[in-house]
Amino acid sequence: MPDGPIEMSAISRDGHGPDYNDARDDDALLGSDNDVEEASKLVRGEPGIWVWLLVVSAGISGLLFGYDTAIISSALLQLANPPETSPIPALTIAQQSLVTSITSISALISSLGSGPVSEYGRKKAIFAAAVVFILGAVWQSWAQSVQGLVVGRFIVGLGVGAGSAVVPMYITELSPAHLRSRLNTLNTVFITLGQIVAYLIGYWYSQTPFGWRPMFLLGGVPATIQIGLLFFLPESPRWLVQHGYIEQATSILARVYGINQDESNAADRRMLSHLVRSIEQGVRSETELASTTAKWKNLFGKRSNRRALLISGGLQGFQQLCGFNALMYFSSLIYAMLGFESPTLTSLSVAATNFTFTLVSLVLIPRVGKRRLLLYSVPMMAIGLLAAAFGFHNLPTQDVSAIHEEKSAINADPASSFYAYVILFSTTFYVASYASGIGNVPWQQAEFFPMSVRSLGTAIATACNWSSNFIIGETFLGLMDNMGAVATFMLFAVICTVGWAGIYLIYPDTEGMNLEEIEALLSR
Ligand SMILES: O[C@H]1[C@H](O)[C@@H](O)[C@H](O)[C@@H](O)[C@H]1O
Repeated sequence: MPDGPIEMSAISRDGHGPDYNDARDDDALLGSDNDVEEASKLVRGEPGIWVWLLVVSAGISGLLFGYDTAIISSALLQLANPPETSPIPALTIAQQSLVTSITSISALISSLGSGPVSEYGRKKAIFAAAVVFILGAVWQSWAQSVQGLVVGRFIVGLGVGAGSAVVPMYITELSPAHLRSRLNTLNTVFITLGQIVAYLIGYWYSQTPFGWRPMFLLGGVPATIQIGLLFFLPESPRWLVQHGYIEQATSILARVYGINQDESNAADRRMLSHLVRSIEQGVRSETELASTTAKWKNLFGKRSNRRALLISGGLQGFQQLCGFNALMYFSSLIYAMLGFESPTLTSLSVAATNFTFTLVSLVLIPRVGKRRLLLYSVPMMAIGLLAAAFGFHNLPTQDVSAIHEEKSAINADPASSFYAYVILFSTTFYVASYASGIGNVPWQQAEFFPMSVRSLGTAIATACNWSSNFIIGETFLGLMDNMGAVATFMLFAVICTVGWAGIYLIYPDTEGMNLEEIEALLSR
């Protein structure tokens, strides 16, 4: 629920960034009456639990994204040491990398393909992703060969990529402006929750022979529940307006904004028609961009769209290149190398910190604003990384190649080394700072694109995420081997510094604006 009057000023909160104050003058987008004030008061109505339930249902895709990307680390521990009766021989290091990275590749492919699919309806695209998740879960769990596993991981990645592009777009299009950031953050809460569940289930089945089969299969359960829930989920009102279903769109918007249409007063009705009209205006350009070629041209030809792409794609790339998933995927190896007794539990702490601080950002984002939160949290990430590099530098022995062997690289009584704890605490600090800002803000990308190119823009920005995710997954162990841990963590700190400068220069404050106002802001 809103905590106070919704923020209608576009001045950057830290007073330094780009000043978009005059963007608000473009009230024409809200209709001819020019009564933004009145509409904004009405926006403070109670949308009720309904919107939250919708987001929870859609957010199951986020849960699956988190689960399926994290479960692989527990499954690999078993697949690398199979029982004698296993039809699949022990996976080599190269096969382990392939089974892990193929998911990022197919997520990259399907995030790009999700643009055209979501043009047929956001709900249909979420449904398609859920079906793919189930197929992938069953395929992986029945695999009888390495090739079978690779195909299963490929299929599940298609679901991950499509869900990761479409669900945030659906949430963005459905949410009232003052709740949009929070509801989108909820989706990231689901991703991080899925990662914790994956670690716990992985731990639960770790001693069961062929425990990797139920680990993979369980991913199908939330997807099945989601298919049931999808029957109750409305289509995105913006998509409905775009396809001429004005009445349905109006009644969904009424529910979203907590207006009972039967008992509504004149002000309510006016506010609703303002909303529908503003969406119609945004949508009108869509009919002019019927072909895919026209959309591509518009995306790259129009200044505001190029800016939207630069901001969203850049932020998505930075979210991955800052190295967070190196910890997510390989923290048990890192902590084993440092000599901690239960590396799986210490790496569960990465997932738990990530989840907890994503919850913190749920509270912080509407209060502090996304821009300010990023500007504060990214330097903290750099500090955490530098402190970790300092810890690695001072370890008694530094044979990082031991990371592959999952055993301690430190001389006698390793975990009692003060510097092992410095690394544990500084990486935890880094994860907390990551989760408070950059871990979820990039997923709020759909708000930057006008309706005419939203699905295409969102798809490309999401693809930036998955391609960078692939780069980190593929290169991290090699970097640790070749450059050493100190240089690797310092490199991530440098990337954070560059990312911070980029955010400072181009990331606008959009808190509380409606989507059409954001479009006006980027056109200036
Ligand atoms: O927003 C999510 C979240 O931060 C996850 O924990 C991470 O694994 C994903 O790569 C990221 O996209």
